[in-house]
Amino acid sequence: MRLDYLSIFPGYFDVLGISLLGKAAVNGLVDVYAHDLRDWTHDRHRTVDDTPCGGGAGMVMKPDPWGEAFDEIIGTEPDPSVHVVFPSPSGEPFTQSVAHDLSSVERIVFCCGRYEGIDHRVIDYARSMWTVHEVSLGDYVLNGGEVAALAITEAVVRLVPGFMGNPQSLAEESFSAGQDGLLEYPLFTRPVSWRGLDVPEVLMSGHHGRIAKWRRDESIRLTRERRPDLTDSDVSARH
Ligand SMILES: Nc1cc(-c2ccc3ccn(Cc4ccc(CN5CCCCC5)cc4)c3c2)n[nH]1
Repeated sequence: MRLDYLSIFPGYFDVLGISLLGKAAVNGLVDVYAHDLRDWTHDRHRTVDDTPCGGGAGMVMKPDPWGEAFDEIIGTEPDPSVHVVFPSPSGEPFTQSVAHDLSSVERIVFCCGRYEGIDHRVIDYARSMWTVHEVSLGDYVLNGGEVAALAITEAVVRLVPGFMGNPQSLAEESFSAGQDGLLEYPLFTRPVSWRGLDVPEVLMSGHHGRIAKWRRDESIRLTRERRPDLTDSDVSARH
């Protein structure tokens, strides 16, 4: 898998050389390339923004540098196998399902906007050439797309076959099919007693059936309390 990042702050992506992702890069599972959008400007100030047509606060990113960067980094021929991700507050929700879809893609280009956003023609052009995902991380506003791109990267790369040491842990995660879309149950490890707080006895019983029931009951309780939106009617009936 090849990952490209286009940003005026490419340094954000130095962190991808660390930890698990660094290992994946070493194993050749993932190749990571960060690019400074200003490398495709031609004026002395390396300008990437301008005032919004129609007025309004803030600045908008000019389309020209993006187009020239696309030409050099991706190419000038349409290729639907290239997935281009635009993090955006007005994007579709980024979910585990989208992460799964992206984890089998060979090439992803992250376009990280700043200011108030990117000239919309950049996204329209990208849609005419590649497979585009305009995605939101959640209902809050970041200052740019970089942090979102890092979060999306981590959610996607950890699903790439051969990346995670223990694929079983992926199967039991929240938001994945394995848990029926319920939240994860509480986790415990040794010591059994810690500052007057004990591990639930059932987990020390060695009785796997009871442990499985306790965990499911806890997942259902937590989901009902914290995420009623995840418990649609037949799910709650089933539990
Ligand atoms: N899930 C999530 C993703 C992002 C995200 C992603 C990418 C960019 C690029 C720039 N910003 C900053 C920004 C964008 C929009 C506004 C508001 N908006 C501006 C235009 C007129 C109406 C109001 C404020 C600041 C970004 C923010 N935030 N949260």
